[in-house]
Amino acid sequence: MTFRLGLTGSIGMGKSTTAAMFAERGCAVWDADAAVHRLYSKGGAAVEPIAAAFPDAIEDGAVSRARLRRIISADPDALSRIEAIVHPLVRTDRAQFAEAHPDGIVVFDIPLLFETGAEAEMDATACVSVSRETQEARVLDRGTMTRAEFEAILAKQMPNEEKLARADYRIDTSSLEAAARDVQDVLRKITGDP
Ligand SMILES: CC(C)(COP(=O)(O)OP(=O)(O)OC[C@H]1O[C@@H](n2cnc3c(N)ncnc32)[C@H](O)[C@@H]1O)[C@@H](O)C(=O)NCCC(=O)NCCS
Ligand SMILES: Nc1ncnc2c1ncn2[C@@H]1O[C@H](COP(=O)(O)OP(=O)(O)OP(=O)(O)O)[C@@H](O)[C@H]1O
Repeated sequence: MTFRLGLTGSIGMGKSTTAAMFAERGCAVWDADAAVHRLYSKGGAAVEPIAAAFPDAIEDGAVSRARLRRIISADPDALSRIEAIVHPLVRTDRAQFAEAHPDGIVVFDIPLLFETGAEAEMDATACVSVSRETQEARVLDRGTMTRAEFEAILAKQMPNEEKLARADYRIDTSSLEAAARDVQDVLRKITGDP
């Protein structure tokens, strides 16, 4: 038997950290952002189509995320055009992973789970959540994005309250202990263990 759990949450809310907790507890985990990294790397399936649409985005035969961020900041339509190229490739990658993992609880870490309709492929969904202040501090502390870039990504995402309302489970990521407790709770509910 397989159970597909879609894991989502807004930027910097703790998806990757929470996904690692599911992996530690024996779940197979597929990560949409990691799939995009593979697609953007040298020889990856997104390099050619991105190069055709945005020649400036290519550096050393790979898609440069720093360059893409700059392109997106300068051109309001760019992200939608990138998505139109990348999302079908990501879907294929996800389908291949699902086929290769026909048993157990499989977690799909997908930032745009509800926005892209990937939710329909899941047996249940979980959303990570923390306060807006903590979210912003965590993202800016990483030092990879400016506040403007953070705001632009945030504006593209479904508001967190809406995601939480749609999700079957909520995972509090205000601390590692709180998240671990919620992860355990979700697994108990899925397996039906007391
Ligand atoms: C915008 C890009 C260049 C930023 O790259 P960078 O390495 O700085 O950040 P990273 O990829 O880790 O993304 C950080 C977070 O931004 C959010 N995010 C990324 N892409 C999108 C998007 N298209 N819409 C809304 N939020 C997004 C997610 O929460 C993600 O976890 C990159 O995310 C990208 O190319 N996105 C387009 C592809 C896409 O839609 N990816 C989302 C997963 S399918
Ligand atoms: N439960 C938690 N307790 C304390 N800190 C956390 C927790 N979860 C995540 N963090 C911290 O918050 C930051 C963002 O976490 P993470 O990378 O897991 O988020 P994400 O949702 O995957 O981010 P993105 O959407 O940008 O890919 C990291 O610095 C991480 O250490």
